[in-house]
Amino acid sequence: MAQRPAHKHLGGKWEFPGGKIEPGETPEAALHRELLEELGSTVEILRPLAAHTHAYATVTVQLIPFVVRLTANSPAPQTHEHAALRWVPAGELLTLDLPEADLPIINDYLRR
Ligand SMILES: Nc1nc2c([nH]c(=O)n2[C@@H]2O[C@H](COP(=O)(O)OP(=O)(O)OP(=O)(O)O)[C@@H](O)[C@H]2O)c(=O)[nH]1
Repeated sequence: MAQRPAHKHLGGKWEFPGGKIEPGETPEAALHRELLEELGSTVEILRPLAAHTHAYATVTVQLIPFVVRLTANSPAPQTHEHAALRWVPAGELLTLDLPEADLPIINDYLRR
């Protein structure tokens, strides 16, 4: 999990690394690009989870989540853009200060 910088929307909350899809990009390609930019890491996509849309007061987001694992030769994740990074056991995810949009995704993941 990755902690958003304090000055940003949802500052200080613990999010899934990722980011916005660019025009013409697939969700999978956007994920690979964002994880390289944000963490310096390469991953293998294992499976998608259901997408969820959430309306915050100022912005509405659609999150398109994937379960991934680091490739065997990936550099360990580094904080290129976040305040901090943590590996969190699945059973502890809901104890973090999370963006509201992430709750259904974590609940889907924990059900499987
Ligand atoms: N990456 C990521 N974004 C999330 C999560 N949950 C959530 O609500 N979001 C929201 O989805 C959007 C993701 O876009 P982003 O990561 O490219 O945007 P950002 O605000 O960090 O940066 P930017 O707009 O300055 O480029 C943000 O509005 C972010 O607050 C999450 O778990 N991971």
